Amino acid sequence: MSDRTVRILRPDEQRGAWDLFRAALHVQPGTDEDWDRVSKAYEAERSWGVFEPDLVGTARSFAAEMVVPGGARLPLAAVTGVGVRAGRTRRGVLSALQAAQLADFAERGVALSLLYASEGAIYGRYGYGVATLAKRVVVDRHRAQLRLDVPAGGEVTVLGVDEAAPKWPELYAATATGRVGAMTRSEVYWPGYEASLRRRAKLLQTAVHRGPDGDDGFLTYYVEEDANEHAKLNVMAFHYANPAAFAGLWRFLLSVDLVDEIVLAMRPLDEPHALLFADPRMAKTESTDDECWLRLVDVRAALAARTYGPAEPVVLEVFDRSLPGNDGRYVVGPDGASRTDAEPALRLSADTLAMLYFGTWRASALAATGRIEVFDPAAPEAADVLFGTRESVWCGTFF
Ligand SMILES: CC(=O)SCCNC(=O)CCNC(=O)[C@H](O)C(C)(C)COP(=O)(O)OP(=O)(O)OC[C@H]1O[C@@H](n2cnc3c(N)ncnc32)[C@H](O)[C@@H]1OP(=O)(O)O
Repeated sequence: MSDRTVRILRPDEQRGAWDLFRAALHVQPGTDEDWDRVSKAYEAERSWGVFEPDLVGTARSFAAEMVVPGGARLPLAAVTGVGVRAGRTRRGVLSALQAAQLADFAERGVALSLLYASEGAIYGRYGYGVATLAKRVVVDRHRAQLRLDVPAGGEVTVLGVDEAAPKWPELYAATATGRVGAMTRSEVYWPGYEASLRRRAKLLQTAVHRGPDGDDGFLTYYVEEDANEHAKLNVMAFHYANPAAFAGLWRFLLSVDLVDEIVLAMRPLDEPHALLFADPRMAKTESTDDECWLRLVDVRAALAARTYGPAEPVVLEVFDRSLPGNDGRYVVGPDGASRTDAEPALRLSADTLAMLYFGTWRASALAATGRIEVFDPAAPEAADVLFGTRESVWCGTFF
């Protein structure tokens, strides 16, 4: 389209972009009070608009770091606020935004980008793949009994949102950033997070767990009743630095009065809720869904930064339609990863590489379903071991 312009939004255009995004999600325009908080997340030079000549589409990102297998932290762009005005969809507006945003990330030296997708069919074409999964867990509070050998845990103190919100950044940094897949949350993240929780809950509470070395876990929650007076306690955040804090916070959850059911959304697949209860069926996994969509913006840097399991090295041939600078061959082995000219054993696209990167999907499963082309029949099994991780990779930061 000839009269289309894709550019960074001016500060006075950002609120309109926010409203456009909300309208794309069928949500009414935000209040001035919400915008006061959310506007802090609109970082200069990271919010894009498509104009025809009025604003028809938008996307933004903010900077963070992400822990990759082995513990290194890579620069990450967290992509959010993607929306195209109704009536102007399916004309390439998102594709134009993606092209501009990805080129900008590459120029900034960002290694990874990450998003939560509203629908599963949108982002694969731009090199994003489902890289982490999460489960929804529901516990019947009246019937669930902790096993006698579950750790006792420490003291739990409950704070209201005004008192708790200023403490969240420190609590998060102390309890949540060690896990593979975790991302840092800078000061631009918190105001929007707070605004979204305040919007959702009438009474938002934060329970802080204190162990022998100080605060080592916290969760935020609210309780809502349905039309049948069935009360659900919804856990919005749940982070802990050790098993005693995990157990202590669960003891607290079970002790909250006037609650029928405890619901935890988006939890790590290997989090052992069922093992806490005398009857493990008390913790029901209601669903497993994609959590984060990852994109390796700089394939060489991303592959080189993580560690690998003990197996024969494998040569991958990567093709990347959106960032062709990533095209090429990479040898991946227990000693690291680098570019190579050697013959490839496996050939895969950028989105499939993103699915493989955290070990959430096995190379042999990706090959069996046609996502990886196999030249060496021994390579998928070797890649299973190389990319496998000890624990389920989980991000836990919704944006
Ligand atoms: C990270 C986040 O913020 S997630 C939130 C994303 N936003 C939303 O879901 C809000 C509602 N939806 C929208 O605003 C828009 O429909 C968007 C952003 C999803 C897509 O924008 P569009 O401008 O319509 O996308 P565009 O025209 O560039 O489409 C590019 C391709 O993706 C396909 N596509 C786009 N959206 C979808 C979809 N929802 N489902 C399936 N395919 C899709 C198009 O068909 C097209 O395919 P092609 O290249 O084979 O022709």
